[in-house]
Parts: sequence; C-alpha cells; structure tokens
Amino acid sequence: MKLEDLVYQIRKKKSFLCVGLDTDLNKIPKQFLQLEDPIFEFNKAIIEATQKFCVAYKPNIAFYEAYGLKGWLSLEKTINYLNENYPEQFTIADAKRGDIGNTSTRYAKAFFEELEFDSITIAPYMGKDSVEPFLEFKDKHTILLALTSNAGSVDFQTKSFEHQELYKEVLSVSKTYDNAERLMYVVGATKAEFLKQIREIVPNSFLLVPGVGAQGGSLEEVCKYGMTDNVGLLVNSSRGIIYASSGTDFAQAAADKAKELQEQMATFLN
Ligand SMILES: O=c1ccn([C@@H]2O[C@H](COP(=O)(O)O)[C@@H](O)[C@H]2O)c(=O)[nH]1
Repeated sequence: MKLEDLVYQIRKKKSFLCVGLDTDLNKIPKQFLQLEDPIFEFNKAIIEATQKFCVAYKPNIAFYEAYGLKGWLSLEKTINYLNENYPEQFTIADAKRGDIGNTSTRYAKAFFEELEFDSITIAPYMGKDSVEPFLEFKDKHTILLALTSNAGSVDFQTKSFEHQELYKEVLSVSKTYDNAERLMYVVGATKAEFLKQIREIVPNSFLLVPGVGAQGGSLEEVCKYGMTDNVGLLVNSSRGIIYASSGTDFAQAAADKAKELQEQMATFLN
C-alpha cells in the first residue's frame, strides 16, 4: 500500500487505530474451540466487528507460530481475508525479524510476497545490511523497533552510545539507508515523553505506537507530541479490544472499544 493511501484512509475514517490480532486459544470465547479453525474464525469475527473504526490490523506472528503449521494456516487465512475483503486496511506482520542480508531477503519474500503483508516489524540490531533487503520492496514498509514499550527497553535503548542514546542512533542512522522513505518506527505509548525528541530526528516518519490499553500508555500524550501534518501515527491496541469481553458479546464489546478509541482519535484530527 502507498503511504498516501494510508493517510487517505486515516482522514476518511478519522481514525489511526490499528487492531492487534494477538489471538490466543486460552483467551477466545469457548464456542470457537469446536470449530475447525478457531483462530481464523475469531479473527474474522473481530475484523467484521472493528473494521469500520480502524485503518490497520497487526497480527503478532508469535501467536500463530505458537500453534505450528495450524497457526501458520490461520495466519495465511487471516491475511487473505483482509486483502480480499478489506484491501484498504494497512496490514502489519509484527514479526520482529532481521538477519544477514540473504536471510533478510527470504524473510521479506515470506511476509511481503508470499503472505502479502503491507509491512513488517524489524529489529535494527544487525544494522544496515540486515534492514535494506526489506526496503527494496516497492509500496511495502519496514517498521524498525526504535524505543519499545516494555520495561526492558532501558537496558539498551536509552543507554548512551557515543554521543546519543541508542534509540536515537537507530533513528538517525537508519535515515541514511537506501529507500529510507519506506521506513516507519515502533515507539511505545508508554514512552510518550520521548516523542518530542524523536520528532526532532524523524519529523515526518510514520510511528507504530503499541502500548495503549493493557500497557497503560496515554493516547492523548502520544497525539500531543507524536502527531505530524500527515498524522504520522498508527496507534495499536490488541488485548484491550479483542478481549474486551470473553462472553458471547465479545464482538460487540470489541466494536465498542474500537469505536471509543476512534472517537478519541477523531478529536485530534482536523
Ligand atoms: O514496543 C513494542 C513493540 C511491539 N509490541 C506488540 O504490540 C502489541 C501490544 O499488545 P497490547 O495487548 O495492546 O498490549 C503486542 O503484540 C506486542 O508484542 C509492544 O507491545 N511493544
């Protein structure tokens, strides 16, 4: 998907919500467990309930890999369902990959060509030659982990490296990569106080912001410091939406949560 099409959808729907499909058989309503593919059927129900209120979906690949071949099939059916029925939705494979160049190329082929995701999350640790293979794909987007939402992010990311913190080094060095206009960055909503400094380095890049809802990040703070003229934000909520209820009203509860976030987002869009 072209970035301008994503921005068009955000303005049209007055939403920069990304729904995280972190589907766990221990958490979905029991009635799904009798079906042949409970993960896909649950995802389908969540997509139908929430698609009006969001512009992106982010399956976290770990939740599918955990079920082996069956999980991969559920993932494939989910991305195909989205691409066939809601091609206007931006899709993110939250896979956190990255390896030496020829291996990164295979990851890129797997997620961009075989599964046809619009984007993938990548760990920047192995540097330029591990990231650039993903950036070769036209109209695909590579989302680098910059400052993550978890407590352990302080172990390395906020430690100073030569003259600046490691997460700032990730932002400034990656800007020099070939096809850097295809980069986006992950910044946790729990790290909203860093957004002002982040925007000084990447004033226009899209940021994928997980950590509102279950992790306690503030949407208001994220918008205050992270929003650009082009919006520049995709804010993710996974558990807060998909597990809003574990009862038979799960789809309505997910829709209500997504709508609530969309309505809050609309107040920040002009
Ligand atoms: O810094 C990061 C990077 C990725 N994530 C992922 O986003 C979702 C968040 O789920 P919630 O249930 O809304 O907390 C999940 O898939 C994480 O692996 C993140 O949280 N922080």
